[in-house]
Amino acid sequence: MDRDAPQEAKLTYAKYKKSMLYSLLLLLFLSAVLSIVYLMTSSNISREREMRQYAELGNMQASLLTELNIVGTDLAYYAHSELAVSTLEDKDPKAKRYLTSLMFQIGNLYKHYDQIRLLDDRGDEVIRIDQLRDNSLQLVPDEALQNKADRYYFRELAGLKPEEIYASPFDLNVEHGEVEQPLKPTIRFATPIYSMAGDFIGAGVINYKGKDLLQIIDDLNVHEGDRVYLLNHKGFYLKGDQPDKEWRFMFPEREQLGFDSDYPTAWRRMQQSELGKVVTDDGEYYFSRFKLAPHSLFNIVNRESAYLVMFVPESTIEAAQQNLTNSALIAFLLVSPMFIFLAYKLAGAQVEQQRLFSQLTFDARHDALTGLYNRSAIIEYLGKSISRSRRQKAQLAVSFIDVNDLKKTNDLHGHEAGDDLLKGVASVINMSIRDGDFAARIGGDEFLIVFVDCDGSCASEIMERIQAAYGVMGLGKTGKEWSLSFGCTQLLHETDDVDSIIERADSLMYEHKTGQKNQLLP
Ligand SMILES: Nc1nc2c(ncn2[C@@H]2O[C@H](COP(=O)(O)OP(=O)(O)OP(=O)(O)O)[C@@H](O)[C@H]2O)c(=O)[nH]1
Repeated sequence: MDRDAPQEAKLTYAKYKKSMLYSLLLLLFLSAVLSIVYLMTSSNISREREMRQYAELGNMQASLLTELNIVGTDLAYYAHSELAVSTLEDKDPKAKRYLTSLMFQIGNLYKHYDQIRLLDDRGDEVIRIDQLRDNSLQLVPDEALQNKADRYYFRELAGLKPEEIYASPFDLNVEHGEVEQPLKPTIRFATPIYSMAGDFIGAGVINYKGKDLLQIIDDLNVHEGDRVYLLNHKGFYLKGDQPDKEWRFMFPEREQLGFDSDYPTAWRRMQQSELGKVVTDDGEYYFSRFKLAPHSLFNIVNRESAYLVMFVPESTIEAAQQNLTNSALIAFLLVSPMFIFLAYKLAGAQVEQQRLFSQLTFDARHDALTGLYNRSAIIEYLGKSISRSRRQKAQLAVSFIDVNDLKKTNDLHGHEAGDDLLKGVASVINMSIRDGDFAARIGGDEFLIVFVDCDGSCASEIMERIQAAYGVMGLGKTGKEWSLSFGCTQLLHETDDVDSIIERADSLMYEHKTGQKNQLLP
């Protein structure tokens, strides 16, 4: 019986299964590639952010120091000039006029000074230029000049070597013991002036407007959402995100709050290095500790450390991460249909190849007209069956069938009618033999059946039934009984091979056909 027919449903299922498997594998591959790209890009993003923040921090710090360097240069320029010495030592009015004009020029060129002064060795102001609220400069008249001998910056000068500059702490201006309102952040720079003989003869003093320094920080902070702090060495805000918390060290009556109490973890880590990054749950703090004073070229004393801190909130970091996640997701959604299509095509091609191969295998072993096996298939099967029956000492029978009057039918009723005879035989055989039996069309009108576990008489009985059913089939289809001739024989265990058993069955069929015998046992 035919058990090799390709099953379309089975192939469709196989195609579906393979498509699923390949899709899964390709999508896994895609996910792995995207994950690797995601991780690499993510670490690049955080590295780039880190580099950018450090660069901005460095840029801010450099800008602050450049600003202070200008103050140092200006102070040294007029205070260490011969005009200053002549004014103080020789009381030369001409030199004083020239020096005043020079100090005006300095004040005009660089509008960040509240006061530019020359003091004598007793602390008396000799020349004083004030910047007014409208930024214009005013030379303070002689009668309004004051003595500053008791001020800390004048006292500090006593211990300074020539050319050294004293930089005061960055704090608020105090007038008559009260913090001046509105707040006036100030850094005072003072330098001693010595005569040619080396005697202390006076000092140059510049009050620098600290507000302008803080403005630089705001101007350079280009990232929306990022916060920048300037802290003094004790952690107090010189510039914070809440004006109320700034300059607390100037107001002892208020709670002494600072960055150190607001962000103790970050503050602790900031004590350990000059430059670094602290990662917290709220975001990343990038910090730099540096001296808030002009360059060391100016022999600065009393350099005070300050901290410049940039804070990148977690929301900014997450937004960048979210962008990346979205891009990865979009890439996955765009590419995965392509991969699924590819998987479907691949599976389709494979299953089609499989189908063609089974079709070829089927065709190579089957007769196209009847669907029964062909000659080479039954010869192979018979050979194996003889060996097995011999081993198991089992019975085996063969029937040779020849369709009667095929030529006549062809000639009289056409080839299609002849084909019907052949298909009829196959159909009757298929209905009559058992699962283990094997039937084939081995020639034009010749058929062979191998009956397993069956002897000659058993085969003859089945053939009688087949013959009878075939006759009835012919009657039903054409009104005339169809007939066939057959010869049955059983395996002779000692002597038979494939050819001999077929030959014997053929001869018996021939005898049957010629009417000499009906069914004979060997
Ligand atoms: N319709 C049809 N005819 C075929 C096919 N294969 C072979 N034949 C024809 O079958 C005929 C067989 O002729 P014969 O061997 O004389 O057989 P028969 O006509 O049945 O005569 P007997 O066997 O003596 O009854 C030939 O004319 C073949 O051309 C086929 O596939 N279809």
